[in-house]
Amino acid sequence: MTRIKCCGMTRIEDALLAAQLGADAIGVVMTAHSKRQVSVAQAKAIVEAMPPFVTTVALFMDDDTGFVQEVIDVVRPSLLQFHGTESDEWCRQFGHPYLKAIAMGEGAAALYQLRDHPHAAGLLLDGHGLGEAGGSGKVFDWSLMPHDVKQPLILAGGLTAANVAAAIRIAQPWAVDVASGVESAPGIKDPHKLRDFIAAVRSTANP
Ligand SMILES: O=C(O)c1ccccc1NCC(=O)[C@H](O)[C@H](O)COP(=O)(O)O
Repeated sequence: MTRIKCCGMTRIEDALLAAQLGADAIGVVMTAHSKRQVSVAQAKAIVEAMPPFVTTVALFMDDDTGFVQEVIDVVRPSLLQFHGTESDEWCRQFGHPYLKAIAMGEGAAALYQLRDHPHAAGLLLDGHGLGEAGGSGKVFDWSLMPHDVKQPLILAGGLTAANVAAAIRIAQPWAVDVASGVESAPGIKDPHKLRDFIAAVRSTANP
């Protein structure tokens, strides 16, 4: 079964709908590099509104140590997700489980980064280029998804209800992650697109 993370939540009602429709995780983007940035107070309200068994993820991109620690202390997310040039050692300093995003914009040449984060709980392969923000809607070549990496791999980048079944069949990821593909505007989720996306994932077999 492929897990589903819906990212870039800015409204409690969108995050609750995603959870009700069967999303396994929701993400709140904390970094100022994003059109979907939420305040610490907004993120806390979204995280606290989530029902049991929904994983909450707080996203950063080359942010200050103090800010990451403040989010851990106040928002209390289940997981962190780092989207910038953060090293394995830097990500580990918080003693909190995290995902590391791998920028796949350069294609096969980007795969070297997979070896650099042995302590990440999972690796999120995203379609954007190195140094670019996520939530870009950019797709990468799904056939590049490796099958010899120990950590769970999360597929992201330009996924929609129309292409996610093909993406799962080709990449066979542990989970898929979507932001812009289920939105009507940055940070505003479209209920129909959310429903169609989650239904498309659930109806696709993934061994
Ligand atoms: O979503 C953002 O605005 C964002 C900004 C900076 C760093 C990461 C960001 N999002 C990361 C995500 O997890 C997205 O869900 C992922 O990049 C997929 O986005 P999309 O291609 O729009 O589905």
